[in-house]
Amino acid sequence: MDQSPTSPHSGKVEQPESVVVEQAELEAEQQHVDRVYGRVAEAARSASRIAVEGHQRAQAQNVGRVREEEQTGLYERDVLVFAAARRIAELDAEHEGLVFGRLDSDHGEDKPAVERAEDLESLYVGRIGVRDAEYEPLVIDWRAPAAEPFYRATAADRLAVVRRRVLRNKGARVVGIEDDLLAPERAPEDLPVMGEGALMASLSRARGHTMRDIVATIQAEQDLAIRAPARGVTIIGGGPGTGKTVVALHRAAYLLYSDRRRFERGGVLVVGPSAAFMAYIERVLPSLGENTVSLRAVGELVDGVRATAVDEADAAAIKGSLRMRGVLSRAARDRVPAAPTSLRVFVGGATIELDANQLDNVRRNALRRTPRNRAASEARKGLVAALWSRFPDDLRNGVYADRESFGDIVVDLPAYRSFFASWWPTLSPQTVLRWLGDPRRLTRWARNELGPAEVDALAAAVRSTDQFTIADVALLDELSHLLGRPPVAEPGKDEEFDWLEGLSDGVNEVLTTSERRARAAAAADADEPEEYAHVLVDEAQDLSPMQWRMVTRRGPQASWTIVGDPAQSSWPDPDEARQAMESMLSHLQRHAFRLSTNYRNSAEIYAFAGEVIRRQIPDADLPNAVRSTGVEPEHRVFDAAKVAEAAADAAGELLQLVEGTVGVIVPPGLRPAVDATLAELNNPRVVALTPLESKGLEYDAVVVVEPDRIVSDTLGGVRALYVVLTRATQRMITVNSTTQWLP
Ligand SMILES: Nc1ncnc2c1ncn2[C@@H]1O[C@H](COP(=O)(O)OP(=O)(O)OP(=O)(O)O)[C@@H](O)[C@H]1O
Repeated sequence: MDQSPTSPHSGKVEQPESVVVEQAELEAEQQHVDRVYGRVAEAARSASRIAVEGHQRAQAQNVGRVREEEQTGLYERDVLVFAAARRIAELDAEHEGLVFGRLDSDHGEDKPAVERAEDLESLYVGRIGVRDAEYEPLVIDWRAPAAEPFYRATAADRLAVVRRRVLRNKGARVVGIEDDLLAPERAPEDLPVMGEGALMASLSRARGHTMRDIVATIQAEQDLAIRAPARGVTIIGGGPGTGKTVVALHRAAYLLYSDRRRFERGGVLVVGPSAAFMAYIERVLPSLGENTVSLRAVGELVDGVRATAVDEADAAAIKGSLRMRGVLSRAARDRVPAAPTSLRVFVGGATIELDANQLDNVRRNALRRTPRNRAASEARKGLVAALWSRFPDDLRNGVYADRESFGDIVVDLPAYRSFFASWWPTLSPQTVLRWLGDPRRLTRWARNELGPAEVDALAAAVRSTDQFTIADVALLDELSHLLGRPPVAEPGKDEEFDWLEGLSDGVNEVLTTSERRARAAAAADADEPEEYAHVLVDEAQDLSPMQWRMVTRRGPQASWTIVGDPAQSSWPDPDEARQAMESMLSHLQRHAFRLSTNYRNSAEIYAFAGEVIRRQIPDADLPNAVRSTGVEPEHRVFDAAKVAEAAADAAGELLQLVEGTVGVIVPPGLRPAVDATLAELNNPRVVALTPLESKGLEYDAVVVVEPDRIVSDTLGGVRALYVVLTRATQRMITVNSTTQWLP
């Protein structure tokens, strides 16, 4: 949608009778909106009737050029119309109306222009499609093909649209109208045009703590990315504030609509950088009527772990590097610490012993082709074979005549059983990851991969806390892949795998076969990585190579949407991360989209941020910021000891100047001091956060504390500062003890 602030038609109705015209228009639109709500209410009263109607409509749609999967989508949506009543209640009564757009079209350039407004064809666009009793559309779903011109029409290519209208709603009430006249020369005399343009109105509004949908004002280049076919990998690039996140979420809603069967059954996963980010975006999909998409932060992709802690920069860099693959693979195959180093059994009149070397050989052989947790029976066979080879020839008779019956007796001996339980326990990824805290063993696993300083840093990071960090989660996932799941007992094959084996305390419990199967199934359920039909990765520039491995395991058969901006990467080597992604997805076809307009920052704030990043990355992809406020960012310099206080003062001033939120972004080391000074403001509109936490979020006003330290203390350096400098929509104040960082 091309709604520039200088649109030649904005303000056209600022004439004496404008108020009267506006009132009349609002009333007319309200009537239509009332009909839609009335129809939905009626539908809610008779769900079963609607199911039948939906079916008939799907059949009626059989004529024409509707693709099969769209039909399915349409049919299922119609069946679900009755659920719309419930959704209306869920919509944020302040902002999210059911019907938000209207198109008035003629018949294109090769037909004469129409004379009267009533001769234009009008079509309403909304969050769901609703038809009247005669199956005439009262409003069409924003994702339907017929709604495309609402988003794609521009003055240059108007797609037969004469006027595009956006309705501003408070719940079911129409409170404002923003028009966009695409073909002034073809507009009938009596066609009213009003408002400043919906986009500008929407961009200038105060921000809250959660992101809102943009269905009413999706722009043409965004619409292309939203509706791109699902196959292969769709890459959506663009600088800060270009709508990458919000576009990705609308794309998820679109994919569900276009092929509901495939994506609802197969699942759609959205992966984002942090729990705070997931909370920020979690309302968008429900407001678009979609509740089935899984949203997970990268720290939550492994079941049972919800990591929010962040490593120090050096440890994070090591944990994310592909070199960890070799380290973890060696750890997963090594001896269990504190496991017995010899096995001694008394059997058939002889005492037989295996020493540490012999045990190591058995272990290595068992692991040659099978991951550890699935190799218990190989290990058992190896032990029996080694013991048998040491069993004296002259004793090989009776029940000890052959290896098999010898083995049956050996594995039942209490000494063997207790040995095996501690020598070959079922290993959890968590257990093995903890082993990396021992620098001596880590040095062995890290040979040729990590230098001594890196080994020390990694071991110290592992020992420093018993919580898992976000970077650990990818390591846990790698380990669970390397260790394998314990085999699930199959009917008739129970004896293949003994569940008692893994219990090191040797508890003797008696399980029935069905209990055992139920347990096995539950274990399998818990460990099985979930797989999805479509995976959408936001802030993809931040994924480390190890995280890419984890994420791609979630969709071995999936199609992908990957959203990011390399200039905002918090990974020290963005090229390495990009290569990791490419190698994981190289077999898939790609389509790339680039978003070119920054809708978040005022032009003044973005001009400054752009200058900062250009110094570091001369060819960074800088978007155009469209909205000017006339307010330049302000840079204040204080003594280092006064900075926390100065930050709170700046936040206090900004609270007076903006209606919505104020974000105070501080380097992690200064966080406690700034938290303390901000506490005195005691205002829920202010939040303090670290540069990493600010990823993807936005505030009306931002205070940036000690930019120099943001650069030196965060993994992404200047790129992290660029993220921070692009969070404010209206105002920004920086508070520093130096001025060196200024461009
Ligand atoms: N077409 C649009 N209409 C109204 N608002 C929009 C539109 N496109 C984007 N926005 C708004 O611009 C802001 C930035 O969008 P978003 O967070 O998706 O950008 P981004 O490209 O992911 O940013 P970053 O890379 O900096 O995290 C949001 O408030 C979003 O709602």
